[in-house]
Amino acid sequence: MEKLDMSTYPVESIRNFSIIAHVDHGKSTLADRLLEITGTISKTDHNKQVLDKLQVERERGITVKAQSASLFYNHEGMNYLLNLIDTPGIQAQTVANFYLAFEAQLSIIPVINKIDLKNADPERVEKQIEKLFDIPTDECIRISAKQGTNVEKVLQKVIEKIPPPQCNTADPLKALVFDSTFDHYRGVIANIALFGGEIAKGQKIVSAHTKKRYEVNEVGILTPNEQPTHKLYAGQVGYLIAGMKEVTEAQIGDTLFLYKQPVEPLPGFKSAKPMVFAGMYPIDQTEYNNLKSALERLTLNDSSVTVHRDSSLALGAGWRLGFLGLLHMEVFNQRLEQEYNMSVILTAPTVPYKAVLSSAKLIKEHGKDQITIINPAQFPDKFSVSEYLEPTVLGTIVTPHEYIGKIITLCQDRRAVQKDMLYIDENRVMLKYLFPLNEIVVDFYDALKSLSSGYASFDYEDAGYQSADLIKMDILLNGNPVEELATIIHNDKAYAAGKLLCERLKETIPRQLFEIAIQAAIGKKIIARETFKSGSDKYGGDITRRMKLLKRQAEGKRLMRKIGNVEVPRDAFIRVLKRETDK
Ligand SMILES: Nc1nc2c(ncn2[C@@H]2O[C@H](COP(=O)(O)OP(=O)(O)OP(=O)(O)O)[C@@H](O)[C@H]2O)c(=O)[nH]1
Repeated sequence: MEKLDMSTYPVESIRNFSIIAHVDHGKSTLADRLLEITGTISKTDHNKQVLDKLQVERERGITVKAQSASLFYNHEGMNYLLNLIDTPGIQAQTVANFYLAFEAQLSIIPVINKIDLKNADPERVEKQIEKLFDIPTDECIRISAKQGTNVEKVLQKVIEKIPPPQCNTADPLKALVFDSTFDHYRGVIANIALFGGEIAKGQKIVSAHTKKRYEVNEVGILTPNEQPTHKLYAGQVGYLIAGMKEVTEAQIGDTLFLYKQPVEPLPGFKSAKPMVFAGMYPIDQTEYNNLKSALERLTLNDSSVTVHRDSSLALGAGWRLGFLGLLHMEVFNQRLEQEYNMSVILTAPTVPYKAVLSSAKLIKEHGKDQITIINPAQFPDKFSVSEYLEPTVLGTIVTPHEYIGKIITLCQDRRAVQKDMLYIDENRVMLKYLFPLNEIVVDFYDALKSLSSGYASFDYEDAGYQSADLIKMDILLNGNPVEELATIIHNDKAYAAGKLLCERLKETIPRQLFEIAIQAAIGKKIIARETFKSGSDKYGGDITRRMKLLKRQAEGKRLMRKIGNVEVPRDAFIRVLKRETDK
């Protein structure tokens, strides 16, 4: 492939930008249009949403992973290099991100999409934006990413409003690793942004993080596929391949510099805070090492996942993983299956609770009097604790006013406390609620969408911890605890949740040859019970059918988990846990 000469793009001609929006608001579509306009992809290219690359992204239509692309654009006789970072859309945090960008004094270009829709009402949206964010109505650009209307204006505004990066090619090389991927043939591909100097094949570089030395094999830009260039210069964004073999060698946030010209490392990134934790175990312990390497590769690709080794009597050696949210967890699991052919056991998700310890023994054991609990198995009982704390978030809901009643009931049901209520125009209301995080992680968004016919939007940000009356609830099958389903839960919700889980399990596990008691318990106290009658009469007299079923059952054994003497399908737990979403 012909190498590009990037020296014709000095810092003054460079603009770096990203698109921030809620899931489904059209980021990927807009990104595709921008690629088309700038000739980066052809209009006839039927491969829609070029920036969404993963199979899971295509199937679900959501962007999991940030992808970058460099766009070449000529405006009023000047050649510009516009670097687009397509941000992941799996978090409902547009409003929070707006304030972060605002505080960091980044330029913000408000864009209203989908104006081609029949019921689009851009005037009203502009007024809302003015009311909520203090952005004058005439600053908004009204576009249709789908039809391409006014998309070019977005590029022009990017050039006008965003200042070029502040750095210099004459300085020593300073490259920030902002993402990295693993390629089976070429090893680690690090995505880099140059904050100074230049980089080319043959140079000897050092990682500030690992202190390891490398020789650069290839550099290039992302269009969004890798396109080799002779060099990369200060202000430019691209990729580098330098014989890094281990995934741990290209840490996101690391600084790369020339061996002969050491520099002060860049501050790196504040790592994203996991909101949901779950245990992950191989179905079969002989798969442990394969799963370990799959996890390493996938987390290199998705650095917002945290991984701690963990083990359980029932499930063997495994990990405790932290995710940004439940959708993130599901998508990660799906990627393990699709990209690495790995099936795993996932335990019930839990949020990071805290306990203020009162027991001198425990305080000594932990070396501190406050601990974070990300695993129900480590839940200290109430006699050794002076207070439990649960994480909260400040949620912002914007809804047409006819749904207010139902939404307020939903929020109250989720133990939320109203903080604000504001009419942003004659028929739209903004509600702010303080939610316990665990009340929204599983299915709040779906519940909100379904009771508002899809019209209410939801956004949340971290709001610290509050005191909570928590207990640990176990689920038992014939007296044996099901480790996957142990949960930490608010006392007020335990009875209802226990009953629901037992009912669900009863629907999910196959009939066995003996009676099964399905129970929910707090300590030794049983709070709910379902009895599952023996199923010896299920197949009637049809002996061939019975034989066939037994054979299928034998084949399915690998997919079963034995708890005491009860066989449970591996996926039963996930099905049980997804509450309203699959009703
Ligand atoms: N009518 C109309 N539909 C649009 C427009 N832009 C995007 N869409 C549609 O809206 C849906 C979501 O678009 P995406 O581009 O996938 O949205 P996204 O913001 O990237 O979503 P995530 O990847 O989940 O963050 C798709 O069905 C698009 O076809 C538009 O201007 N008009």
